[in-house]
Amino acid sequence: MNPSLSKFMLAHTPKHILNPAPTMNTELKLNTGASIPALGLGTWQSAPGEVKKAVVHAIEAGYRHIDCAFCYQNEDEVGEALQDVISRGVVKRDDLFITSKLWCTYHTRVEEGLQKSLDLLKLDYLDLYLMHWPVPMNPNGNHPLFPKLPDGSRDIDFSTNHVKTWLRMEKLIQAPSPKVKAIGVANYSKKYLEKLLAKATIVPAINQIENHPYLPQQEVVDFCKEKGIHITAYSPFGSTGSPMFSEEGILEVAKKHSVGPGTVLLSYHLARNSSVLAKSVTPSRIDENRKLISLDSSDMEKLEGIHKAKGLKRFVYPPFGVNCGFPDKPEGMDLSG
Ligand SMILES: NC(=O)C1=CN([C@@H]2O[C@H](COP(=O)(O)OP(=O)(O)OC[C@H]3O[C@@H](n4cnc5c(N)ncnc54)[C@H](OP(=O)(O)O)[C@@H]3O)[C@@H](O)[C@H]2O)C=CC1
Ligand SMILES: O=C[C@H](O)[C@@H](O)[C@@H](O)[C@H](O)C(=O)O
Repeated sequence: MNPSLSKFMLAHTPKHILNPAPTMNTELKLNTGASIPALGLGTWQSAPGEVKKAVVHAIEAGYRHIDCAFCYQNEDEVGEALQDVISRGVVKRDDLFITSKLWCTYHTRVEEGLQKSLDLLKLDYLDLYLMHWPVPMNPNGNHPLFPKLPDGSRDIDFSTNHVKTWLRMEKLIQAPSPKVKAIGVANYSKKYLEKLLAKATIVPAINQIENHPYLPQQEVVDFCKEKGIHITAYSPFGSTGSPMFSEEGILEVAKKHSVGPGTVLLSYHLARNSSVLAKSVTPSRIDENRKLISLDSSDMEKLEGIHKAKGLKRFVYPPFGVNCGFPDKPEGMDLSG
């Protein structure tokens, strides 16, 4: 084509055609060659009795990405929902992206942990299996998920470490008929990732971390980008009770675009090329959360200003007594190895 003509067309094509707004199923590329749908339904704290309906509703409404974990203690019901929509032909298994996570008390029993989740979810493979936290806990302690010492502190397993767990997870992919398409990590800081990458043969496909305008985690986000590790953001609304919905800076950007605060909080991650997980068991909210828009650089500057003015805020930090290497959480034992 005549170059001046193509320049003319570029200048006169409406911006929304050149840069279409992201949708909930915009595909983001992983370092495995596979892609992940931009928006996933979260299932943490989705109560039994509610979670099946939520997952069925979400998939019927177009969600294709569901985030699960063994320690959420609801994978059985999520599995019933998956079976329901697949058997009714609402969706094919291969069109879903299902994540589960290896819980801390299973770090030395990776295959067993995976099989337990597969059985509960009634699936024969996962699209993604994550190490939930880089913190091994005693597999033979006083509780199968949250073992504690007599003083009430969490019962950490010092006989192993997160890097050894990763090497065990690599074997899942190297098996003759792998039951996972990709492996990754969650709650990893730059410091812990550096230790893992020094020994890894497989670079994690994903690092799933708490991420929102109160906690941009730029250090680890930039590091992951440099290493080809995709970021999935969790707790985009500030977790339980969605406290970030009332943040003034978010409401201003929402008003400018005539959308709700949730749309801004979710779209923020798409502008950063991350995927994002939104939890809800409320059908109208599950529907509402599908809406994503393109935020421009002035919106992103405004959102960036929020933590600068108000300070960082982290909503999810379990009492492991461990320093996970995040600059905003300097206390606790260093288990980076
Ligand atoms: N790897 C990890 O360690 C972690 C992973 N995650 C994953 O990320 C997911 C999302 O994070 P999560 O911490 O659950 O919290 P979110 O930030 O997704 O917030 C969930 C809360 O927001 C409410 N909510 C959802 N949509 C709306 C809406 N449109 N309007 C008003 N309120 C709304 C929900 O209420 P309701 O349900 O009652 O509608 C719930 O109270 C988790 O469910 C889990 O899958 C989360 C934390 C840690
Ligand atoms: O995924 C969600 C969170 O990481 C959650 O699994 C932990 O916070 C857990 O409840 C714990 O207390 O260690």
